[in-house]
Amino acid sequence: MRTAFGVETVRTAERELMARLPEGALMQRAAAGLAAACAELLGRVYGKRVVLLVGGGDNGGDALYAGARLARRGAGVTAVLLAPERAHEGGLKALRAAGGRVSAAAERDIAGADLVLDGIVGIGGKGGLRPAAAQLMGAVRESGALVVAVDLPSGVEADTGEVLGDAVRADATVTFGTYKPGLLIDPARERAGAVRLIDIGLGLPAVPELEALQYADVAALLPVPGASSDKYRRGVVGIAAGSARYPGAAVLAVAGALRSGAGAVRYVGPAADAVIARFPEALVHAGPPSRAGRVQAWVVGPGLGDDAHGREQLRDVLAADVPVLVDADGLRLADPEVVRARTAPTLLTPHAGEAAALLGVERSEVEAGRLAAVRRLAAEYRAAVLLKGATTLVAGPEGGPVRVNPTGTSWLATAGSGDVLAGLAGALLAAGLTAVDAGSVGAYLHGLAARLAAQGAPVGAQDVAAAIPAAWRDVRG
Ligand SMILES: NC(=O)C1=CN([C@@H]2O[C@H](COP(=O)(O)OP(=O)(O)OC[C@H]3O[C@@H](n4cnc5c(N)ncnc54)[C@H](O)[C@@H]3O)[C@@H](O)[C@H]2O)[C@H](O)CC1
Ligand SMILES: [K+]
Repeated sequence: MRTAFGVETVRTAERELMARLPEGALMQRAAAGLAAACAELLGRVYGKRVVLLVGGGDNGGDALYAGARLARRGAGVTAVLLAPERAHEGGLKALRAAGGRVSAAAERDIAGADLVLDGIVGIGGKGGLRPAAAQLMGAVRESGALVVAVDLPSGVEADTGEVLGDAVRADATVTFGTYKPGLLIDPARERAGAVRLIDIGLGLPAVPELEALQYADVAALLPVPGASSDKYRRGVVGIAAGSARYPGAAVLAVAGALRSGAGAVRYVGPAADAVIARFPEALVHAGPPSRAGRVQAWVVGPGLGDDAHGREQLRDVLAADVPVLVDADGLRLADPEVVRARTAPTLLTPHAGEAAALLGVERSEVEAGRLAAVRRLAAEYRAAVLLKGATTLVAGPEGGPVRVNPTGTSWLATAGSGDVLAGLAGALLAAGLTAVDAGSVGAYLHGLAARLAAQGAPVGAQDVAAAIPAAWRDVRG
């Protein structure tokens, strides 16, 4: 499990640690780890040309001290000072003493670099790159040098993962003490490249602000497929979805559930013929969800439409004393009071537009503050909330760490993929996972399935559903 903390928490932890250490010791720890990581990425250090992009704060200080260490190992190190009057004095002195120099011609020095170290800004950065740095990015890209970001790629928002202008695109990021949210949330995440964490002895709170599931966490949470012949042990999930206008959403939600190892899927709704035609093993029922037979979780909403029948199905499902996943039209039609009053777990799975409607704000406000939005929704609805997007977030009703899905891919934007995710996460709810685990494991498998199905080619929602077993095998090994 990768965990992350925001800038405020990191600064507090740094202050407490620095108070107990000799002046500058913490920066030396960071610089030592940074230099070692650069040496490893370079392979051979002797004779290599390293260019440091140095900003006006301690991020630049890290880069200068790491550059001094690389110079002592025989690299040719040149510092480009983006804020000459504020460059870290101790770092500059150390670099010169080690044989490094300050550049007089930035573009020329960058053009010949084997490695460019981005020490422009770290957690003190605000807004995108400023002109002095932005105009060097062309030379950096053309140089073909390995780009290593110090702590964070400069120009990204550390706490939200936004990129508000131009930002460094790094091959690797060496971050200190803890991951920051911007290293786990797109679009900033994809600017960071491969992230290495250097331990500098930072004391952090026990409960992280963010968590990103890794393979091992997902494998530990997945029910063992086929472990029991009893369908109820593997989880029977009910799907109340589809309408005369949108039968396809029901088929896709059933597909997501069946491919996720559900012991059985009960379908209720007007798309029974379409569902049976595709999945003869689905148990279809006419009549209300409450009379469809025993289920251990419900999925309600995909393609529900907003006629009286849909509203009736939603009301019936929300009254069930089992975990319920509410998606799509179900989110639009659900009465907040009814959701809040439920005692069994509820998992809402909005995209940004649906979340904005539920919060009564503009979609742009949700997009600009996704972490805050998903936390607010979870608190207001007393439900787990999965906020879909470039990086899907899952918040629990009682606060606590927000799960960040590391496997998201742009292919998930294809129509119908949300219906598949609803069925997939619903089957995990029925298998006994908590609402937050069902949402975050569901998002993980869904993203993995999309990657496996796509492999660079265009992919449809049905291909994603069909690739869920492959994703499952990939995780369980
Ligand atoms: N404190 C320590 O002992 C350690 C710190 N580490 C490194 O320090 C940085 C944080 O350093 P800080 O000086 O607080 O801020 P930055 O270097 O990130 O920013 C410096 C300065 O830059 C200006 N600025 C803000 N936004 C921009 C921008 N978009 N472009 C250019 N300049 C900008 C603003 O004035 C900032 O104050 C941390 O990331 C670590 O790299 C080590 O982690 C360990 C020890
Ligand atoms: K940086």
